[in-house]
Amino acid sequence: MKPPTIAPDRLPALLAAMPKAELHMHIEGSLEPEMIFALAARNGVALPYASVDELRRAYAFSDLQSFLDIYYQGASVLLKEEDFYDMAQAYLSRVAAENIVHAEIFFDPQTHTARGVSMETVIRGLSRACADARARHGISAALILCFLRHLSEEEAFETLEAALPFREHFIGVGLDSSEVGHPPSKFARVFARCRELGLHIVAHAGEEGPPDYIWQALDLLGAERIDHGVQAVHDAALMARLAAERVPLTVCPLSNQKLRVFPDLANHNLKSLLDAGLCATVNSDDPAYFGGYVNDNFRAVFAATGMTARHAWQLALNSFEASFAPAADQARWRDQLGEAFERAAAA
Ligand SMILES: Nc1ncnc2[nH]cnc12
Ligand SMILES: [Zn+2]
Repeated sequence: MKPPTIAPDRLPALLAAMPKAELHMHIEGSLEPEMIFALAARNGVALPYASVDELRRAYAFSDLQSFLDIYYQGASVLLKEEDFYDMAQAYLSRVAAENIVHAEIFFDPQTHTARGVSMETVIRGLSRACADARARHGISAALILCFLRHLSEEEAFETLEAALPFREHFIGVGLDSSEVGHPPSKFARVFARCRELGLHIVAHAGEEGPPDYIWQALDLLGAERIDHGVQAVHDAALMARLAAERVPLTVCPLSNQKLRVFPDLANHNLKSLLDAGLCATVNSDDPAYFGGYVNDNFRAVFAATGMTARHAWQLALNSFEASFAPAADQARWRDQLGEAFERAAAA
């Protein structure tokens, strides 16, 4: 199906109104400064910031590591099952109102187990929020457990073991945290075990790291999706493979801007990735830290790069195709997308 013609002045409203899936967001990155302070007070955790404003002013990042240092500090207020529930509930109710129909949510258990929080506390809180969001808002949500790549493969194995009693609560595994110096090859054996267990496989690669890390994620980890992947444009053979195999890239424009992966959004390569036939999608990564949720990402990158309604159509379709959701759900969302475009064309 081809999208109906949309007047350019209708495009911003359509970007917000169209159904879409979010496939790359870290739930700990949805902790707004206000919630960090509220949870710190509730749990008696001391913060090195005097106020919400002072914390927000610290969100000036020069690269991925400068962000991660603050992000892990923010997560230190999460202690009880209720905290994990409240965080995920806040994210899901917010994005349901942004017409996200499906979310695949990353979580970083090692950030919490290292502080003495049990795997059960983390997973039960998040999973209950996902179930409640489906009942309350009609949004489907699933969890993806991420291994921290700055830690060892042995620690990743221990994390997997600790999570297996809760296997039915997560659909896959990913790889995140400090990329450069921690190639996918470091985790080949633990991902082989995850594949044996029937888990879906994704990995951050080519955010700041080289195209070789994307090859490794595909060939050594068996990644079904690449998170970020924007450095692929520097390798023509890799671009050809990603296009031919329709390996999805979960791109995060505002994150890339804030972490200075691109000098500004006008120079972001999302449009080139789409025009080269790649299955790129738009996502928020860590919305509380990078200046916006999914609709903010769509609005900003469209305004800066001059993409059109045809790109919006493709991005929404890609988000469904790239998801791990059942084919029947994807077909329903495609129908809803067609209806949203028809309404925008008639307006
Ligand atoms: N953008 C990102 N890259 C790697 N690890 C992350 N953890 C949270 N956000 C991340
Ligand atoms: Zn990420």
